[in-house]
Amino acid sequence: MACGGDDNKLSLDSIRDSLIRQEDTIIFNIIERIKYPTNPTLYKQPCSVNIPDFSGSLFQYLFQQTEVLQSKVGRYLSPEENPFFSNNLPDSIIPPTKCTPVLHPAAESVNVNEKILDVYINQILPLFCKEADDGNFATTAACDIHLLQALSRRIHYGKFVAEVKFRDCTDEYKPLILAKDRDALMKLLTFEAVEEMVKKRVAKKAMAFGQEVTLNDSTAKEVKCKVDPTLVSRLYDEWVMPLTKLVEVEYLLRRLD
Ligand SMILES: O=C(O)C(=O)C[C@]1(C(=O)O)C=C[C@@H](O)C=C1
Repeated sequence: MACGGDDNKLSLDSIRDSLIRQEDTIIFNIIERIKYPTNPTLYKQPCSVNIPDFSGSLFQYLFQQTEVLQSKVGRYLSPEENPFFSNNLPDSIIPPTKCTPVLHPAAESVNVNEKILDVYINQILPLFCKEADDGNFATTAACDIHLLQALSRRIHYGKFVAEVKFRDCTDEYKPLILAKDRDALMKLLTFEAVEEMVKKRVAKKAMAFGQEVTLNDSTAKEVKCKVDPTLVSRLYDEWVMPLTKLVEVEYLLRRLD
């Protein structure tokens, strides 16, 4: 979706297809992360080990260093990717690809990762994981980074959703943007029936992806699921979709700049 060479491809259906595919990544990443307990020591500030010139948590250190490396190889040249620690990221050593941008240039200033990180550590992890420290900090942080990047990509996809909605219904969106009417924009971009389908589908996927696969199907065993499907549905209901809509509103408010 980074390049808009063929504008015919930019439709609400194609963007929703991408959101559906991203659900798989998010659910598999949740299953990986919840193998470990919350591991609160990882997020404690300052961290217990002495890292020269650094005062944050061990998790922040690992994540920032990961982003520095990924930035050097061009991750943040893609409009689908938004850094969590944007201060002092190095330039890419890989040149950008030449393509027509899909999004309005103001899209770059829309970044809700601070909010995502806060709800992830303080609300999502305690909901999904057992409260304990098991000492597997580096592996846990690697799982966190994968999951947070997948959540961030999904939520910031709201920019593409909003762009298509704006292009499809410019006459309806324009006056609300000019009036800076957040509530009316939120109402106009909301499709409750779609949200209900998303919640049901992610619960069904969690049930399917979380199943134990055995070769012996004859013994009727109670189906054990690696992740609680109702929690995945709640994750989407309480955080993923509301934050996606926040991104949509923030993008639309800047769409005529
Ligand atoms: O599909 C859309 O129209 C979206 O804006 C995406 C999304 C979502 O986050 O899944 C958000 C708002 C809508 O109410 C429905 C779904």
